[in-house]
Amino acid sequence: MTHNIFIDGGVGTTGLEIVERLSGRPELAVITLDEDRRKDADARKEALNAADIVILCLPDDAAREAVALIDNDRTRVIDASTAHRVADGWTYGFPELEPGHREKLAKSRFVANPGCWPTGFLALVRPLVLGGLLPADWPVTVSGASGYSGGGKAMIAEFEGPDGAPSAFRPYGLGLSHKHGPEMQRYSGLQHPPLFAPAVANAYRGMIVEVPLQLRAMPGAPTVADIHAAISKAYEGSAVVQVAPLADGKAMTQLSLEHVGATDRLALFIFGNEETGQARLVAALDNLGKGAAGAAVQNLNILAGLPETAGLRL
Ligand SMILES: NC(=O)C1=CN([C@@H]2O[C@H](COP(=O)(O)OP(=O)(O)OC[C@H]3O[C@@H](n4cnc5c(N)ncnc54)[C@H](OP(=O)(O)O)[C@@H]3O)[C@@H](O)[C@H]2O)C=CC1
Ligand SMILES: CC(=O)N[C@@H](CCC(=O)OP(=O)(O)O)C(=O)O
Repeated sequence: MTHNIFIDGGVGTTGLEIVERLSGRPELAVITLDEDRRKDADARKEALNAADIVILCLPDDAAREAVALIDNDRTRVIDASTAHRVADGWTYGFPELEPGHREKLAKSRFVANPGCWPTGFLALVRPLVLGGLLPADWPVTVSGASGYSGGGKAMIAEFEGPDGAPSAFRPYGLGLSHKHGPEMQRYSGLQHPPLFAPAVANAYRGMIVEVPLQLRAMPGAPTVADIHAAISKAYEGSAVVQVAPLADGKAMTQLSLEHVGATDRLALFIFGNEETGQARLVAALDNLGKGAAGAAVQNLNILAGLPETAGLRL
């Protein structure tokens, strides 16, 4: 069986990465629009309705418009934008979220691909909340750095413009109301919004997401080993998410933004000091990989009933 796929926004930063991952797959037929028709509503409507599965790689408003252009009850949607991540009727596209979630996704018609930051955050925090190690009302902080391609074509143009990069390292989201806050809170199971302190670095791609924990102050004072065991168990057997052995973390003194390179892997580390009762939970990923295109292709495979990692860079 051939699945007809349309990528709306297919020449944008995320769209192009998805196109690369879908090439050479005979089970998929990708519908494309010429450059002069790719923003034409009639042409998009035709393509959206001809597809079995569409992937939206658009700004939020255009993604909402694309969904409204679908007038059949068959086309399934994977939206890479922020528009539907906490919307009713949409399933959050993080198959690793909790046991049974992958099966729920497989049956869904509307799937919201996660944001890149929430991908790292949820991978670290969700198993701890589910396992009762992190109380749902705990005040959680998350920080990190992203490559500038996370801001799409506009930020790429800013960093690669004639005047050179505007900054080597630029904290942002200083109003403490980043658009990823709602999905981080909802899908972690936390009762309060995590304090989110993101930054963008002068590197095209790559991402480090960090959750520091003062274990000694937490109820039951879990050990670093307890935290590591809970997170490791959550991703046992995963081809995409890998948890570094505790001993590897102990031997490391640094971790770079480029750790996973241009792949769809999500690497998790638990660094800690049992004496001080402190831990740094760190996710390393590619914002364009598991943070965007890799996740979209993984979800496409799940929806189409194909091998989950087909086309992924692992
Ligand atoms: N970059 C990243 O790391 C991540 C991005 N995302 C999300 O994915 C989505 C796409 O992001 P990204 O690829 O970075 O953005 P880009 O700005 O690089 O690409 C967006 C594309 O959408 C096109 N577009 C805009 N409006 C329309 C329209 N009305 N009809 C058809 N095409 C349109 C743009 O056209 P034109 O080329 O003419 O500008 C562009 O090609 C966004 O919602 C973003 O938030 C999610 C996770 C990570
Ligand atoms: C560096 C940078 O600006 N990154 C983007 C996040 C990219 C991403 O995850 O995409 P969504 O916009 O679809 O959520 C930001 O923080 O807004």
